[in-house]
Amino acid sequence: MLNIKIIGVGKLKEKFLKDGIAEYSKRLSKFAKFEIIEVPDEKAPEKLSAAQMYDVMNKEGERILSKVKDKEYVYVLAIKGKERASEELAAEIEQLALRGDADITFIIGGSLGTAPAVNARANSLISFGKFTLPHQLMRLVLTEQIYRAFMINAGSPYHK
Ligand SMILES: C[S@@+](CC[C@H](N)C(=O)[O-])C[C@H]1O[C@@H](n2cnc3c(N)ncnc32)[C@H](O)[C@@H]1O
Repeated sequence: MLNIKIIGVGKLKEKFLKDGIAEYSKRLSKFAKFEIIEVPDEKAPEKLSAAQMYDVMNKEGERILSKVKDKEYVYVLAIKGKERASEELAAEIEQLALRGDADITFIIGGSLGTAPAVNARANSLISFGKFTLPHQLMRLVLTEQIYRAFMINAGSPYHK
């Protein structure tokens, strides 16, 4: 079984997000060992200078990277990353499994995005398009897309 991990910043606040993620996590658990790791967000005032923003991203980045092991294949979610179709992500996951990469990690940045050091650790940057999604909602959307990838690979009619 593959080990799929999402690393996100901050605790989920909204019940509807928690419920949605719990549902897809339950479904996913039939296909993979799935876990979500939350690292603390860096408390910061509303208005930040560029240097302060960089500092927040770097601190959150260090926390994220402390949860990533060398053997993990890492996707970092980034608006400017590479877009792919659901079928393409499914095929990538299948290929990773075939070549023995059993540990696949997805990283979602905090409200300011991901630090350069986090992007540098990525094996691949993955974009969900040009829209900016709130990072907590991104967690739900990503969990569904990972579940969808497994359904595609299983030939399930879930994916139309
Ligand atoms: C609110 S966004 C950060 C916005 C920040 N200005 C930036 O450009 O990264 C928080 C996180 O959600 C994820 N995210 C949001 N929208 C995304 C998209 N369209 N594609 C991929 N990741 C996205 C990224 O991991 C990002 O670091």
